[in-house]
Order: sequence, then C-alpha cells, then structure tokens
Amino acid sequence: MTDATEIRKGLAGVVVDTTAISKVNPDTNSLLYRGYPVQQLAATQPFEAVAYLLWNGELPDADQLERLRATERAHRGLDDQVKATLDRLPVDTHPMDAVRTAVSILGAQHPRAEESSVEAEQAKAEELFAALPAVVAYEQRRRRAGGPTDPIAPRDDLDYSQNFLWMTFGEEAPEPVVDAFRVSMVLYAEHSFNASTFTARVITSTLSDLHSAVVGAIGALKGPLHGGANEAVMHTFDEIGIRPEESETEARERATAWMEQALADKKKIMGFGHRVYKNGDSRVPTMKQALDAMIEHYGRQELLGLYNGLEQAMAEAKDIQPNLDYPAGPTYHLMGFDTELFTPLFIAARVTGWTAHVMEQRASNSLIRPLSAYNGPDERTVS
Ligand SMILES: CC(=O)SCCNC(=O)CCNC(=O)[C@H](O)C(C)(C)COP(=O)(O)OP(=O)(O)OC[C@H]1O[C@@H](n2cnc3c(N)ncnc32)[C@H](O)[C@@H]1OP(=O)(O)O
Ligand SMILES: O=C([O-])CC(=O)C(=O)O
Repeated sequence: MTDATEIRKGLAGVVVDTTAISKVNPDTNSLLYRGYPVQQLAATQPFEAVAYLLWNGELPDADQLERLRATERAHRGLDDQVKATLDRLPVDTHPMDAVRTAVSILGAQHPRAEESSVEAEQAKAEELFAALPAVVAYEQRRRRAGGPTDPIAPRDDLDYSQNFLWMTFGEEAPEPVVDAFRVSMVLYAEHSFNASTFTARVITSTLSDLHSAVVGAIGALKGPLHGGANEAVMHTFDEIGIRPEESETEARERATAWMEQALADKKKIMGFGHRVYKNGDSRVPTMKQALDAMIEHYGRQELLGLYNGLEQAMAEAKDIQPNLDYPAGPTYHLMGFDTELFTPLFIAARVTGWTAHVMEQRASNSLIRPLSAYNGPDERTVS
C-alpha cells in the first residue's frame, strides 16, 4: 500500500534550495558561474581564477590570484601518508577508489578537520584543490609502473594546468594541450545541484566536515550515470575499435552502424542525454572545440569520424544530444591519460564546485531529510 502523495522519482523537477554559485538554464542553453557565462571564463581565465570565483563570488585581482597560487604551490606535493597508503592498494584498484581514499586520509590528518569557520573551510578547500592533481597523477604513474614508483615532483614555475600535466607525464605539455586541459577543468568545475554536489550538501547539512562531504561526492560522481560517463564513453570508442590508420569517413560509417545496433538492442549510450538539458548541454560546443584542437594537434581525424558518427546517429534515432562527458573522454584519451583516470580528472575540477556548495550550505543550513511514502506490508504481529 502506498501513501497517497505525489512522488517525484529522482527528485526530477524538484527545486530543493537556492544557490548563488551557478545557474543552469536549459531554455537558453546557458551556464553561468556567479553570473559569468562559462564559455567566457573558459576563453579567458586560468583555472585557479575560476576556483577563486566559485568560492568567493568575484574573480580575483592580481594580488588575490597570486595569494591563491602561492597556497596552491605550497600544497602541490604528494603527501607522504597518502603515497604510502596508495602504494598498499592493488595496482588495479579503480583510481576513483584510490582518490576517494586519498581524500579520506587528507581529511583524517588535517589539523583543522573539525573546524567549520568560514576561514577554516576556505583553507581546507584550497588545500584539497591543490593536493588532488598529485594524487591523480601518481595513480596514473603507479598503474603504468605496475606498482609503487617515484612521483614526479611539482614545479613552482608552472601554473596549475601545466603542473598537473607535468606531474602526470614528466614532460612539459605543449601550449595547445595545456589550453584544452584548462578548458576542461573550467567546464567541469560546477553545475548546480547535480547528484554529487547534492550529496556533498546532504552530508554538510548534518554538520559533518568538508572532507567527508567530498568523499561522499566522489562516490556519487563515480557512477556512469554521472561522472563515470566520461570513462564509459571511451569504452564505447574502444568497443567500436580505434584505428588510427583509418579515414574519417570509414570510422564514421562504423560508428553509425554500431550506434544503430546498440539502439536496436535498447542500450543506454553513455555520454548522451541529461536530466536538465533536453536540447544539448551548454558546455559541449566549447569542449568540442578543445577536442577538435587535440584531434588537429595529434593528427587523429579518425576519432572525429567516430565522434560524429555516434552523435549524428543518436540525434537521428532519438533526438538525444551529447553531454560534457562525450567530448571530454576522447580529449583526455588524446592527451595520454588512461581511461580509468578520466573521472578522477573530473574530481580535480569539481572539488572547487563541491567545496563552494559545502560553504554555501553551511552558511544557511537546514538538515536535508525528505520524506518517503511507505509501500511495505501493513502492520502485523510477530507470531
Ligand atoms: C557530467 C554528467 O554527469 S552528465 C550525465 C552523464 N551521464 C550519462 O551520459 C549517462 C547516459 N545518460 C543517461 O543515463 C540519462 O540521459 C541521464 C541519467 C543523464 C538523464 O536521465 P533522465 O533525465 O533520468 O532521463 P531518462 O533516463 O529517464 O531518459 C529519458 C528517455 O531518454 C532515453 N535516454 C536518455 N539518455 C539516453 C542515453 N544516453 N542512451 C539511450 N537512451 C537514453 C531513456 O531511455 C528514456 O527513454 P524512454 O522514455 O523511452 O524510456
Ligand atoms: O548536472 C548534472 O546533473 C550532471 C552534470 O552535467 C554535471 O554535474 O556536470
């Protein structure tokens, strides 16, 4: 028996609270961070400035940016305790689990873990933002080395994006690659009450600590209906088969045929569709430009064939458009990241949005505790 009340499965269409951090507008297909169109931020701002904007509500002036960058540089190295723990994990541990574990350790050993003043929360957010690239980079290196290895020391002369790529690959990335990476970080940073951010807010609403909120958010992000889709997109490309020697047209034809079959088999295709946007994700055109630049840079036109073939076949069959994970997956692949590292890259970006929401939730808190409609057996007696 169900209680007579309206159920909105998945909270679809339910407005839960206000936020001043970002505005997702499916009608105008736009996304604003603190009022600024994300495309403009992606075109003009370093990722550090966007992080500052999300936390503080305004873009930084030169001194404010330099102060944040100094903090970021001071916390860039791989923490010894985190390294020791990662080294004890099986080498085939999913990197999402490894990064989640790392955040848990960083929280457990943080000297201000239990403090929730604005100043303490801000410090924890900045330090976590600074610490994550080394964790993600080390996980890729550990996987490739087949076990514990030496991390690549960060370099103070490089900015956040340059240094992230440096610590992962041990060489200075060319400018177009750094730029595409920076754009991906900006686009992934924030997206209102998505599932992982909402998770972080639920945890914060119990007056739990910031690292616990981020650990929970990572768990929510991991699933393929959310952040895990960028990894899943690459599995689709792999299933179709990546053949660098193939022409764009040949690749496109194979992708079209694959999609027709997959849809006939009623498969859900990762990287397509969105709960809020029904006419395309506002971030996709900008991310697609970054992908195009990488395809050009690496001379891999066949990937464009796969990309376009799937996109067009999906649009024709179901009128469903790609989401941000669709162009992000092949972009990270071209840069040289292992597929399992794609969602951890999303963590490194989204930690800015999550922590901004943690601070916003704390500033105007009410325990998040919805109701449920009971549909189990009527009351009965134990016999
Ligand atoms: C950064 C991000 O997190 S963006 C989201 C990343 N996630 C993905 O890419 C996973 C694939 N996409 C999906 O599963 C969905 O589109 C979601 C979960 C993102 C949004 O889903 P919802 O708003 O709940 O819509 P829902 O899943 O009910 O889909 C509505 C209809 O479109 C279909 N549909 C939606 N997305 C897809 C898809 N990717 N492939 C095939 N069919 C799809 C559904 O089957 C459903 O069809 P039906 O009405 O005939 O049953
Ligand atoms: O908003 C959502 O539901 C998912 C998404 O695109 C994001 O978190 O970036």
